[in-house]
Amino acid sequence: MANDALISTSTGPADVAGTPPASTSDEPVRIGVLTSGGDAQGMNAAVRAVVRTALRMGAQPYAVMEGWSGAVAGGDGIRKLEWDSVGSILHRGGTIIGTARSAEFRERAGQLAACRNLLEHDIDRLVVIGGDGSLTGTNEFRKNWPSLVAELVERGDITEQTAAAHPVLMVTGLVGSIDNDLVGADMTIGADSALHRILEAIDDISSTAASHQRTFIVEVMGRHCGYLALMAAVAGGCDYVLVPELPPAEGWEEDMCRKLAKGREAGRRESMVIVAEGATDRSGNPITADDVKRVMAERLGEEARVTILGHVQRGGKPSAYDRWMSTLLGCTAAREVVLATAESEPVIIAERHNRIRRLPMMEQIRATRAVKDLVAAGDYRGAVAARGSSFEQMLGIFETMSTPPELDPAAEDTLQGAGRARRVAIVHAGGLAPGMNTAARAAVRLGLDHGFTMLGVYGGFPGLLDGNVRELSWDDVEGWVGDGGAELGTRRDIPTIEQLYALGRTIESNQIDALLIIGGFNAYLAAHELVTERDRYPAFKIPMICVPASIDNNLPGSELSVGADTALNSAVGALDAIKQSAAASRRCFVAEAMGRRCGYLTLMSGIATGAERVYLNEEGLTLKKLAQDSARMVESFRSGRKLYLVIRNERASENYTLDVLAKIFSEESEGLYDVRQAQIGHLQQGGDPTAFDRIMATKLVAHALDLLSDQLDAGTYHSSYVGLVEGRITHHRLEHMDEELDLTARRPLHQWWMGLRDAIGLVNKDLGVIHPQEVPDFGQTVTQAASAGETD
Ligand SMILES: Nc1ncnc2c1ncn2[C@@H]1O[C@H](COP(=O)(O)OP(=O)(O)OP(=O)(O)O)[C@@H](O)[C@H]1O
Ligand SMILES: O=P(O)(O)OC[C@H]1O[C@](O)(CO)[C@@H](O)[C@@H]1O
Ligand SMILES: [Mg+2]
Repeated sequence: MANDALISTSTGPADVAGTPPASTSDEPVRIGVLTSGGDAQGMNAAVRAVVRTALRMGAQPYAVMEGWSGAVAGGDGIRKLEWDSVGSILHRGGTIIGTARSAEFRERAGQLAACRNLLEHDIDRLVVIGGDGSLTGTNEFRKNWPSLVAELVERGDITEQTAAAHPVLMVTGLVGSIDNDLVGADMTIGADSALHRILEAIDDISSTAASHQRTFIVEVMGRHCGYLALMAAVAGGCDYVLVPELPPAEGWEEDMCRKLAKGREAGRRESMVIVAEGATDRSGNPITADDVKRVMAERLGEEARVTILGHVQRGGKPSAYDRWMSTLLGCTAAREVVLATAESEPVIIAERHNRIRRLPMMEQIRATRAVKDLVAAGDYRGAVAARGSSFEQMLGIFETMSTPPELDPAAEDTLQGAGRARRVAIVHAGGLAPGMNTAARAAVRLGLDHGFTMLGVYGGFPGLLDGNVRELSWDDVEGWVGDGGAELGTRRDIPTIEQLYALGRTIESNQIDALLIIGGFNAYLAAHELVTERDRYPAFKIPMICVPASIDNNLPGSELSVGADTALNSAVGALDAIKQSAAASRRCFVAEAMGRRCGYLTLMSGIATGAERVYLNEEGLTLKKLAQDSARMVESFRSGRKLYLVIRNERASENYTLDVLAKIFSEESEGLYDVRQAQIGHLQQGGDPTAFDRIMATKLVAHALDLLSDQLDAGTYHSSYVGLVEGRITHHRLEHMDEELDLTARRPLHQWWMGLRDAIGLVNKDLGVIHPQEVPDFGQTVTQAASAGETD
């Protein structure tokens, strides 16, 4: 339900100081923002960013309440918004401006009323946040607009002058839907949070299921899209999944039961089947969780339990990603709609390949809607491809990881006869990162599928030196998928020159044919050292692949590292609590985030929690800047502010420490507010890995093992580090690692996320009004409709 308390209905001028540059003659440009269709966590962040960016540009935002219903109803259904109307909503689920599915808006009469009501406020620019249906409706409305305007003139409802001033409707779309079903976008607003909810539930169910050695069937949302189901199945370590895009072939019941039974034989104490709510068989008959339960009772004589997660998935706080990404999407959409002209083609602003893009609205909607038709026509390959290459790849990875290996003694004999299976050792190094266990588990299961013998090195490189190496079987890693920490242990130690000979000997004595090194900066340095010393120590002439795992997100060759998303969510959770603690006072909080000399956690947690200032090591900190910020802070409290959040990266400055900053701000406070400090600390390193980190760990490890396999087959020993760059999984040669790095600051020379730095200031009131052209453009234009298969 919409939160009336937060919505001002005043008609006064925008309360950002200065002359509004986004204006036609004397009047500021007016834009409407609405949320429509099923709500999604992160819609509030998007609304807040649209409203505040609009105000910063001197435009006047209005809320269209309860989806299109507000436009159809008019009156209180369209309300002027001020800066504070959208205060303190970043962390809230749902949408404060309400959402609905309006049947009236589908009819011409409804649209006529909506047109009249919007024109009453001179609104002909809209940001619509919703699913494919809402955006389809938006386009219909946009196409009908000229004829609706003409009809309103004919009926005498509006003047010729009003009609002439608003000949077209300019629209920009944001995709808000937990289903993640927009072709061309990698993530829609709410999908990440929904996965958080699902994973929490699956992790919880696992423990009771294992205690009773039970099977659980969990139904997740997704009417036409299996994204939530598939990703939850991978990230939850489940056994079987049913998705709408790939209905199971006839005989699936037998197949499923055999697989579950095999899992139990291989040591699993529980089984978990995930069913997307839109799952069907190949004739289009729904397969429900109860159907699966019945099959299990009939064929296995087992009484499975069913849990339907339902709307829990759409509830709760938005994840860190759904806050920072939705903020950037909202800023970009506001800029887009304010700068739009009558000739502009409508676009959707969406995340794709880890960048914000402008996608042609109608083509993407058409491609999205076509997926259902592909399924109906039996073109499952096309339907799966429409969901993107990552979806397709994950189906394969899931199948491999959830299928226990065949215990075929004959095969083992053959291997013995032919020599022996290749032995791949997994080692962690560097600081602990949540997701290390997920990565190690994926490595064991996928490695066994490659035919390797998988070895776990306990205790990082010192453990390897001591020969602390043990073979790992399929069920040894059972239960590792969602546990924080690192079962194998991790150490920061990099082998010293004196240790290299001994290290070479242990590699030889353990017959290690390849190394999979999962870890942070020191892991990369260690691997680089071994590669460089190959001429002196031939034992290192084996393929070595590094997988990025570090909460700092400071590794080369990857825009994100495993663990950073978990740490960010932990930081955001802590900052939420810190902000809440200050709610009843007038207070400045100076918080400190981890990351060493990399500002990723600081900046992203700042965007996700609405911090007023962030201090990064990358930018440094001067007394002049502190004096300016301090003066702005005082000014801000003087004009009524209650809370000011500053986040400092732990290495932002050697001398302006957390304590010094707090003292400076306190000293300058003029008694208007008090200052508190908080070090978020190691809770950023703890916690169970998020769905995103589990999925990324799995994907990267799969790629790393493919590379190792190629090397071993070819008898070569190229070594590299894998990563995610602009949405694609890539690898780079370890020999060239230095070229990408600032070795003193221990971070990559180029950090993509620094381009998002301006988002902090943009939604910050005390920086005044700017011209729309000066608003940073976070988006990149995609001219051609993004075809589905390209999506990653
Ligand atoms: N063809 C259309 N013409 C006019 N309005 C439409 C049209 N399609 C959808 N709408 C409007 O958008 C609203 C939401 O559409 P829908 O129920 O399909 O949800 P959605 O936006 O796809 O979100 P989700 O699927 O995530 O729930 C509809 O109730 C209706 O008001
Ligand atoms: O909230 P309602 O109207 O029951 O809609 C539920 C549907 O909305 C979604 O959450 C989003 O499209 C679907 O996954 C689900 O089927
Ligand atoms: Mg929809």
